[in-house]
Amino acid sequence: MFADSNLALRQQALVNGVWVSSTKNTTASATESAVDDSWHEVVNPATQAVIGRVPQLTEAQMEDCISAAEAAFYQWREVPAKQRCATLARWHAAIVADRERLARILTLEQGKPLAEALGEIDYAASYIQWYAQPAVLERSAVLPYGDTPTSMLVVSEPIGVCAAITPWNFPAAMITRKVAPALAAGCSMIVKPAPDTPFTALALAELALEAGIPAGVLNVVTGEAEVIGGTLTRSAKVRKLSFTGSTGVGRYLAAACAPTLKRLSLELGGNAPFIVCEDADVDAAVQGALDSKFRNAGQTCVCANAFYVHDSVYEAFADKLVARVKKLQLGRGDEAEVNIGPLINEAALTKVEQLVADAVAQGATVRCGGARWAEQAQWFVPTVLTEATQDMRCVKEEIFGPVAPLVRYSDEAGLLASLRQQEAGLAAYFYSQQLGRIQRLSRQLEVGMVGVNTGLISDAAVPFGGVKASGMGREGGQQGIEEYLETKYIKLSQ
Ligand SMILES: NC(=O)c1ccc[n+]([C@@H]2O[C@H](COP(=O)([O-])OP(=O)(O)OC[C@H]3O[C@@H](n4cnc5c(N)ncnc54)[C@H](O)[C@@H]3O)[C@@H](O)[C@H]2O)c1
Ligand SMILES: N[C@@H](CC=O)C(=O)O
Repeated sequence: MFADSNLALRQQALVNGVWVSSTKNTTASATESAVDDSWHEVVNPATQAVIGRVPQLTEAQMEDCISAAEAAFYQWREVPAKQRCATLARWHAAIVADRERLARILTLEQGKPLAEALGEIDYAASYIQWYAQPAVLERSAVLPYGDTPTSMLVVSEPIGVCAAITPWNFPAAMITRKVAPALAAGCSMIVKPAPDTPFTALALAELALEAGIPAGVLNVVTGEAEVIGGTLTRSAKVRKLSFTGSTGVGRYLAAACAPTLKRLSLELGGNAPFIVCEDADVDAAVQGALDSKFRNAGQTCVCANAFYVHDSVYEAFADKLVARVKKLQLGRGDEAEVNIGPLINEAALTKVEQLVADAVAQGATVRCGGARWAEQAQWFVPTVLTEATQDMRCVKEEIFGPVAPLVRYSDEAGLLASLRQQEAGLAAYFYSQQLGRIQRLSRQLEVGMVGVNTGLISDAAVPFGGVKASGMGREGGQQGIEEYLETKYIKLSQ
């Protein structure tokens, strides 16, 4: 176990290579005011203790940041790609060398078990490693269609100043999978981390500076969402917004970006079905269910949301899952052997509680869990609900908590038709041993990512993203760099 005071937290924003506080209350009359709203306090979700504070930047500071990022962009784009990639490689090495400290900061502010936090830091670093490969940038072409002596060139160029707005559930990886391709492409970036988890972002930025990423190329800004989001979305200098978060905020930001016609990547909410087919290896499916559902206490966008279990294997799957879920250990993320940390805040806990109450009122059976943990404030006991139906809120909505509703099905075509009615389309999982069924389901599920006989799908080398209300654009893989590039055609004639 570690004490909160062991970790020195960077408590300023990074603007143009300089660590800054807010200029909000710098006038005499403002400093006399009892409430200092120039800071935002961050709490440890495991203890509710304040662990530090970050500045609430003003609109004027944001305007300065955008101008600095624009100036930095025009210099960074001229740095040869190989050199940009070498700088990213140094940042990657610095993160790997400092992974323990970064993971401890992450657990401190986010709550997930330390082993998962270490896994996230490695995962976050892997995006930087992936985009540090110059080959990922290869795009340009000379087309053979012009009359001699003309040449038709198609080149890729960086978009310009980019903004990233990110959530609290993966405070490191959601940032690096935007920043790494942007910087590799030659863009500059302004990151607004979630107010609950700014310290991981600031620690990553500190290492970026040390690795030689020039001033203004990577900026991390903290403050009120409306102030930061408002200046970023209104500014014509910001050419792209990459957002990860809820579908509601994604819709709002997309509308806010419309007047300046920014390029958008939207990684939004999910509601992943996990289907256990009649020919599934049930033990493997139970393991996949645990991996997919209970990681980060269920607070993962690609988490299995509801389980659809064929009638013929329903009881076997339910019994085995309940037996395994009862063994999950609750506790602080920094305690050994802990599998389930706290939920991020009281609102998240209340929502999960309401979803379970709704399911029970509609006839679901609580096979384990079903309530807050009696021992600690912000935990929900891992829960399995049997006889869940598609009318229940916990099946229709993204739960974002450690609750597994099990819906019984017998008609595959009917199930697929009902899943097509879902708004979300991020990920789906199924377990089957039959090639025909595997091909059919893989094609027919309307999602961006499918896990077949696995509950874990993420990797820096593959395109991550959803369809329908789960957003647009892809992060990771060869596709992830496209989000930060524009195509230009040049005709050369003598
Ligand atoms: N598709 C993906 O890749 C992916 C990954 C992680 C999380 N998510 C989704 O994120 C959600 C959980 O994250 P959350 O609760 O932090 O989401 P959220 O939408 O409330 O917040 C995300 C970010 O947006 C900011 N924000 C909120 N209102 C804003 C505004 N008006 N202007 C500018 N910024 C604003 C927040 O401060 C935060 O930084 C879930 O729905 C989850 O599925 C999706
Ligand atoms: N955990 C996700 C991100 C969304 O929460 C991932 O696997 O990248």
